[in-house]
Amino acid sequence: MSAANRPKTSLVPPDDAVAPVRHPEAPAPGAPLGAHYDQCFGCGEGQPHGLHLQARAGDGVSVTAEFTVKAAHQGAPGLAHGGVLTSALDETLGSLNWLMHVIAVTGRLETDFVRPVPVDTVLHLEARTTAVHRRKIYSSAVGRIGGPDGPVAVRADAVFIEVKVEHFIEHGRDEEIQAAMDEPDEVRRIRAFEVNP
Ligand SMILES: CCCCCCCC/C=C\CCCCCCCC(=O)SCCNC(=O)CCNC(=O)[C@H](O)C(C)(C)COP(=O)(O)OP(=O)(O)OC[C@H]1O[C@@H](n2cnc3c(N)ncnc32)[C@H](O)[C@@H]1OP(=O)(O)O
Repeated sequence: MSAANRPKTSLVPPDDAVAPVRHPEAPAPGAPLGAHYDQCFGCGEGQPHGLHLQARAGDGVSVTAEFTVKAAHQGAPGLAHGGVLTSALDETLGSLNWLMHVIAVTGRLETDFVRPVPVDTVLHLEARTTAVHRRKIYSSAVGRIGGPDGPVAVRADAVFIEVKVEHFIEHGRDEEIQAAMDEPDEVRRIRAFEVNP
């Protein structure tokens, strides 16, 4: 079925979906995951315009992260732009795949904006993978304000689709692909994922 015709219900795992499996070499709960790519808008330390999210592993296939809303992230005066909040959710959800040692891209992402999020607010993000069906990975996230147990301001459901490293080599711009390939850490990380148990 083409992407344009795919029904909205595609965020619900099918009946024969299975539980996600945490990779034995995933970082221990509480440990930082580290950036998956230095220039990533969501997590890259070398990206001056980025969100600089630092996800930490949780129990099972779950992560937490904090995102501080800056003045550059405004939509309405003094309030976070919804697209930026969705980016923070996307990044947090995407980092779950690294706990399973799976390379995946966002297929579908649906955000509920529950409360406005003012500039300077720390958004406490929490995400968990709930099910896996073939290449499809079903995950959900919430973002709370006023503390890790504060009220929910945003939440999202997503389906990520597993891809091979060739996805990036085929579609990415040569300049950046070559630079990433010249980065020994990046190559080691990607190669480790290709020998899944
Ligand atoms: C050494 C080399 C250096 C490389 C360095 C690489 C480092 C990078 C590492 C890690 C990167 C992680 C990046 C995280 C960043 C944050 C997350 C993002 O924002 S990702 C960007 C936004 N997303 C996209 O750009 C996807 C664009 N879309 C696509 O490329 C394709 O549509 C893709 C791959 C998603 C699917 O295409 P198909 O041809 O491979 O697969 P089909 O056969 O269509 O689908 C497979 C299954 O998935 C379902 N599916 C596909 N798209 C879906 C959708 N949109 N919603 C729901 N289900 C979907 C289908 O129904 C099918 O399911 P059934 O197996 O039949 O049950």
